[in-house]
Amino acid sequence: MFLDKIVATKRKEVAALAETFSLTDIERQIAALPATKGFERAITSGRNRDLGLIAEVKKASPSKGLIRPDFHPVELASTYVKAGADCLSVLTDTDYFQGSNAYLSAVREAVQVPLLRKDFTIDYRQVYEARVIGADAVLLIAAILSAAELAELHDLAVSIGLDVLVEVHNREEMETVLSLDKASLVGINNRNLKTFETDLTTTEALIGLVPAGITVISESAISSTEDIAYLRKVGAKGVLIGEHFMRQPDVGLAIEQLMGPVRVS
Ligand SMILES: O=C(O)c1ccccc1NCC(=O)[C@H](O)[C@H](O)COP(=O)(O)O
Repeated sequence: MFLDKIVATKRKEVAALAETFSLTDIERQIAALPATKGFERAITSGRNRDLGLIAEVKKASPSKGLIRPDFHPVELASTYVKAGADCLSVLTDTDYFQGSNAYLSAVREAVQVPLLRKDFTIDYRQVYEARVIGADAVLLIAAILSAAELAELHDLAVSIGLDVLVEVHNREEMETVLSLDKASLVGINNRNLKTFETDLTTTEALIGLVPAGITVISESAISSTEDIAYLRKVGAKGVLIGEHFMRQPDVGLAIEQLMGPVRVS
């Protein structure tokens, strides 16, 4: 299964990271960093639109291969922000998404909105690394973590100032996440990461399980104004969109066409 292959790669990456990782050094580096920029707060602020937007910087994917050959992450990120993206998601996985930690750090230098490090986090060292490379939030995917690992990594992330987007795809994962009573930001992924199949009704099927007070983001396979209207109607507070924008020549225009104009204050 493909997800197992990705996790196996992450285990190798973590082993390599462990060779040079020093908790003392990394804590010193983090102490010198500016505070993180509230990721969840930015999505729920309604500053730009009534539905929050996390726009993804994504060159390639396991399901689609190369999506954007002409890929300039900083330029894309700046255009996203000008068009009213509340937050950005930056793929840092190299092997499967052609992403990079360096892309995230470069984007950090260029824009002020909060950044999600989009990767497959399985180890505490990756959480520290996310903070040091410039992320404001990390993704924790319920499909690849035990409940105990989810809880431990969530606590660690929060303790070093990171917000956490906890991602689920089915009822079982949602129930595990809710039983931990830690997540305030839950992403419902419309893509089954094991089969790559996408279905927007996944959001509708799971959102009813979520208690009030938890922000729900709908992720993946969102590409039309009808999709946006549907996800707004079923109660999503935000959307995470990558491929649709990456396939458009002008990603700023693509945001306006899909999400509508930004709020005039
Ligand atoms: O995008 C994939 O093919 C993929 C395959 C396996 C695991 C994760 C994958 N994508 C990560 C994501 O969740 C998406 O990048 C994100 O939700 C945006 O989705 P989209 O708008 O469909 O690019």
